[in-house]
Amino acid sequence: MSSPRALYPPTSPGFTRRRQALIVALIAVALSRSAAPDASKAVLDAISLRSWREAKAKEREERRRKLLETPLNTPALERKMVDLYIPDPAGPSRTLLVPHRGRISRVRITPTPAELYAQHLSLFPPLRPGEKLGVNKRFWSMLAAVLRVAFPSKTGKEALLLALHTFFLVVRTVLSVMVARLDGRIVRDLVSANGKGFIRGLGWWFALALPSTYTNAMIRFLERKLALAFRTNLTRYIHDLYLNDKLNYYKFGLGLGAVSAGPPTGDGKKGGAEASEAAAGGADQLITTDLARFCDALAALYGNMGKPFLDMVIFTSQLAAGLGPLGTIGLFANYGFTAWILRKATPAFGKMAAVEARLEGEYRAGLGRIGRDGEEVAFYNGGAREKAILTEAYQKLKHHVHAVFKVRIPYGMTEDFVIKYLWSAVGYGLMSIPILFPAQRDGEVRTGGLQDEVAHRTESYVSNRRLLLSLADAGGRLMYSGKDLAELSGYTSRVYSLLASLHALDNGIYQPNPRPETLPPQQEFYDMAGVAGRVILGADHLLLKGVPVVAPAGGAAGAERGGEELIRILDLRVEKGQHTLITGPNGVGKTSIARIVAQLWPVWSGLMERPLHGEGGIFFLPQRPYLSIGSLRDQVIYPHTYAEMKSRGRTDAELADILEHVHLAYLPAREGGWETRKEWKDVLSGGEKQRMGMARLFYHRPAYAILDECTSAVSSDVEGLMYEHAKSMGVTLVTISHRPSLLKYHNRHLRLGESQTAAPGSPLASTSSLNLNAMRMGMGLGMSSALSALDSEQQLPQSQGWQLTVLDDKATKEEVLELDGELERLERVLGTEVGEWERRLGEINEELKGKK
Ligand SMILES: Nc1ncnc2c1ncn2[C@@H]1O[C@H](COP(=O)(O)OP(=O)(O)OP(=O)(O)O)[C@@H](O)[C@H]1O
Repeated sequence: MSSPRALYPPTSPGFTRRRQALIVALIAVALSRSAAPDASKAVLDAISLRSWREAKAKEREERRRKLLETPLNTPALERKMVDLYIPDPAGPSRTLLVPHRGRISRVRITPTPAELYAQHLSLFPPLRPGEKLGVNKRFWSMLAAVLRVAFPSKTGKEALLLALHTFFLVVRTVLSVMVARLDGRIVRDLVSANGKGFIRGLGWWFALALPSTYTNAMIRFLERKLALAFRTNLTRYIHDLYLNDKLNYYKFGLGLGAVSAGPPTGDGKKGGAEASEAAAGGADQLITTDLARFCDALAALYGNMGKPFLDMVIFTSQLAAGLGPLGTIGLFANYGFTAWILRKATPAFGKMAAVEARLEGEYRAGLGRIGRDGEEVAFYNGGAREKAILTEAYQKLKHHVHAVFKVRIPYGMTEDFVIKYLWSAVGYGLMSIPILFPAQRDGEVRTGGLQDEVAHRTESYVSNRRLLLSLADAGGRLMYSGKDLAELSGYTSRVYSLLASLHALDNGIYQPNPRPETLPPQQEFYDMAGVAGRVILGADHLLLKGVPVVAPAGGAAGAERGGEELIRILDLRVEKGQHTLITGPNGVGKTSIARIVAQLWPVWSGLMERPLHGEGGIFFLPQRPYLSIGSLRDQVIYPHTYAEMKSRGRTDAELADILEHVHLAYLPAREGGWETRKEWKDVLSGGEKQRMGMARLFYHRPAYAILDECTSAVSSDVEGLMYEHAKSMGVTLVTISHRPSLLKYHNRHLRLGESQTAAPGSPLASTSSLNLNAMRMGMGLGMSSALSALDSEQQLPQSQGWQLTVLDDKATKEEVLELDGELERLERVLGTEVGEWERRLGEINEELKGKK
């Protein structure tokens, strides 16, 4: 046992003088630090104290004003924020401009190299369906994989933080032992009425308090810093993988990245979450809350496990010297017994944490939806309905959390009983051994009287008691960390599933699914693992050759079922100047073609060739206009930044000219200039938003543009002007629309839903539409008579559900236009009145039958 005398260094006069000198030096340093440089300057400049105070007050006021300024209402910041980031001309790095406390901080971001993702791919095999998760072998391998990202280098910043953290943990344990020993000395001096020793002991007590409190504060600080460092590393890694040019964010949203199909096999009992549980939920919840929780739990776990473990080792070794071999054996028997009981009593905390995270995500998604679509909900007066949906999500979460609390009652009781009471009882028993059986002690020979003996027993008792209490505390924390570990396993499985999904999406890896038995033999099974089409980017035309239009099905159930075929095979080639209008009934697959061309959906078979994105290439304008966060200028140039715009030599004057062409020239003046930042989706009207989309098209000057119903809310005259302007710029239009009036800006017409093979009961299978479609085909083939079209119905080639017509002369176009309008009217009439006529016919037949 280390001698407690070591705590009492000799107090010679020289030592006291040195100490005084040290204190004076410390005070001098503190005073010099507290005096601001401005103060000394003020004194030096011989300015009066009053004016110095006034200057200080002004400075404080200025600082306060700056702190109150937020990035959105400070003109100076708005001007600076025109550049969201500045690309590095020499490499892929960017310098982000981040508003922080009234200033702009520059943060250099280097993208995660593609080689690193390639190296990590094998670390993240996807979760298998129904895979059991908990504190098991799989958990350790998942944690190791995630740690490769969170803790990328053994010599990096995280390693330094960890080393410092470990250092302070050791210091705390050493200080705890010193405090326990000092405690015994103080009580001993008190019992033996040694006033001087008692006062000295108190002095040391305070001397130890200072480093102890500093150590505790540093441990907490370093733990949080470590958690933040983990989170930063993981967040950057995930951002780079989630938002890359493979469109993983879109595919993940579709549910394609979720854990593969397969019925859940879990019994819901102890043993951990299931793979499906770990994979459920939106990316926002996974990347924000779940990731933060994982990092906090991971950083805390090191302290929560490492420190008590160290404590237990050191305290046990300290105690073992005082308790003798029998006591030490008893101590270890106690540990073993405790671990066994708590193992039996621990519920599936990992699964509970994963389920809670999923339910939190669902609740959060509900709130997000209302925030996003508030106007639509308000128009429908759907508040009550949304409230019911939200309340249900919250109730589910509440019930789960409540159930977790309930499960924790017996566990908490067992834990408390074992750690607080059982351990204390064992401690008393062990402490009594050296006192009741002095022969077991370490051979120390006591030469003093009875009082000295009592004093020493008291010292030994108090020291050992404190060590045992600390030991119980360490044991308790170690046991708690067992629960923390279980919870960490839940968070780990969620973060891992996100990373594994993103890696799989990034590399197009999907687990093959068996063909469903219920699928008719003639029907294709579209499994994501069976995507085999070829894609060539960079062509100067647009080509779809033998490509099926299939909507991929997301989620585990969707993967099992396979994608939904919308068009069996599509052949379409668009060369420069071949403006193509795509029409067809709702839901037939018009937008789906655009999705395939934009590579949002896979090319299951066949060949797709298209130009690259951007200037001189291809540009997509989606059905729903999207307005980004940023300035008015950012809306026109999206997704470019101002820096990119300038680097291409584009100017605000050019943007003003573009706005002129979409009839939005008034916007900069109305909104207060190009730099104005607003929530644009709420500021602009439906038509204005769509015109802004066309402005983007004019800004990006592509060779091909796929326009998906992007002018449906724009008046026909302005729409026409915009189409003409696009064509005059040399843009080849591929327009998806229901408006026959747009035909005049195109020279080819692709009609979808011209199918005789539509499944019974599908929206394409009404008799009236079959005949009308045949009439349309007739027109497309240049036949002027609808009747001859009806006659030719039988001779049509085996339809794939589409028909491409070349409208090469003006007369044909006008004829088609006219007949199209008429057919639309007929369709309307047939749609609304045929049912009524059929009903009346039935009635007449019934009446006639009755009369016969
Ligand atoms: N992510 C998806 N997963 C599965 N099915 C989808 C998905 N997106 C769309 N679909 C389905 O694919 C079909 C075609 O959709 P698409 O958006 O291409 O229709 P559309 O012809 O453009 O219709 P509209 O004229 O109404 O815009 C629809 O039945 C739709 O429900």
